[in-house]
Amino acid sequence: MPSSCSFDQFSHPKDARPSSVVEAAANARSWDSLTDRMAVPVMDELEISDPEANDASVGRKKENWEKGALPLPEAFLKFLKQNQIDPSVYKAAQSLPRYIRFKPSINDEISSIEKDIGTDIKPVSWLPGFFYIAPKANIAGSEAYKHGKIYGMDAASGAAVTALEVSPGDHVLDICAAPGAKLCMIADLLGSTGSLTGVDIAQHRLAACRTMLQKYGLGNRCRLFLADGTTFSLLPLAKPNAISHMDKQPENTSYSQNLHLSCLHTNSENEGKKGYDYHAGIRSTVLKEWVSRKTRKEKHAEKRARFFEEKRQQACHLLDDTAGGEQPKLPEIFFYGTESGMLGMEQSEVLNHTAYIDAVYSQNGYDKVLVDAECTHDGSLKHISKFEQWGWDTFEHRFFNVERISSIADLQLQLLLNGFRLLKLGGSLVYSTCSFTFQQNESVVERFLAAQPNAELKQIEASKEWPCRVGGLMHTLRFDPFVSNTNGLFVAKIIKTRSAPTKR
Ligand SMILES: C[S@@+](CC[C@H](N)C(=O)[O-])C[C@H]1O[C@@H](n2cnc3c(N)ncnc32)[C@H](O)[C@@H]1O
Repeated sequence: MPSSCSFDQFSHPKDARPSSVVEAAANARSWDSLTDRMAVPVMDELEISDPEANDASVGRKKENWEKGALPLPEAFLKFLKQNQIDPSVYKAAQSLPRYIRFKPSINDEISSIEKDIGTDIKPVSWLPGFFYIAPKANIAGSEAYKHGKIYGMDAASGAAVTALEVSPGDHVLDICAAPGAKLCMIADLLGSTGSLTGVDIAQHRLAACRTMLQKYGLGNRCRLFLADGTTFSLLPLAKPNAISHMDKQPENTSYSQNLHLSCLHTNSENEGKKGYDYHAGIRSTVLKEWVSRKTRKEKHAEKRARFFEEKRQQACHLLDDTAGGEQPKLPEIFFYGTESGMLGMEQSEVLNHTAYIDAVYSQNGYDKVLVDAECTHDGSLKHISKFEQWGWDTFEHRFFNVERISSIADLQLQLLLNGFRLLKLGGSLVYSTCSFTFQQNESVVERFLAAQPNAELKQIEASKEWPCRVGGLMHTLRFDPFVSNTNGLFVAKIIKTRSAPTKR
């Protein structure tokens, strides 16, 4: 067991399963012991369904495994060593199945899709709605993929979304949404009620997310914001009384906060004042149906509205002595569907819902929040193996520069804290990362719980059937290739309670 991670002190006493991929790897040194320990039938079934598979290919994979086919770069190996992650976990990526989901309406077309992609499609016994296919099956070239009938999505990611227990009618926030696999699954679960708000800080990734929503026809009830998830503050729109609740000015609201609240409204007193022609800015941008191409006039109107909105918010911050320091950048409306509630609203009205008072969110916040946080991606095994072709330099530059690694846990904590702030009382939040490290998972959750007495770790009901390990904190879960036959994923479910729970 890793000493610095000391999983022992946190792990569930009744569960004898090893709680880290480190121990799993140590227990699974040989090919035979690895496949024996798989909780879902993997290699055998997949090799049968894989058109390229035969005894020789199984033998070749065995050989690869034993040889250690993936030459990992020095910096990454150092990182793995520091975090007590056994590098042999990356060899397992070569035999992981591909997981797919279907658009809900087309389950009856499975046999024709099997022909289309040229391989058997089998249901994942522990995760409804998920299927697995041979590791090398090419879905990107298939008609089903081109026509938006199938999505590729790892089963562990599916488990994280399942843990949210999204119900039709929920108002859901996905705070690190791009490129959007989990967002699409949430949209599917919502069906034709509720709302979905996606936030991401990277414009190009959010654009991919928007494309995905449109391709799968899932954007109707969705809105996307280019924004920093650590400061994003917009309430779900479909709460018609959200702003009027603010009029009540929750108890314990300070004088400066009251002033801030007054800034949340379209401020008629300010109309016509020199320099801040709020009204003009607001009126010029009633949101029409979202279209990918905008006219010059529309772009100009949006720019103008953003300018006035920025000024308005700056004015609010000047009044608010609690804001301090650097002001958060304004969220940018990136996409909204016809049923998102935004049509016909003024841009500023949408952005007006910004507040910094916990009581407002507890009352009017989101029912469910997903914080699938930015991380070092070391558990994203298939992705990592691709850097073999793309070049390890890119990998080191993007994910493993010293600055990034040293600040990532703090970023994760801020994302988690803000996600929790936006959650309504009794609502639930799922925190997940695709890192194997203790520092980005259990440690972040521990720091978060220490700062939030009204947060409680919750058991994920469905997980009783899942092939995963318990994490280093009670009720947290870890997916890995050895036990789950998936990529690496840490999942924790947290609920917002009225008062501090007596026991954690
Ligand atoms: C693990 S990925 C999310 C994957 C996504 N949930 C999905 O299922 O496709 C993490 C995302 O967090 C975004 N991110 C990083 N820092 C952020 C921040 N401060 N606020 C919002 N998003 C951020 C990254 O751009 C990246 O798209």
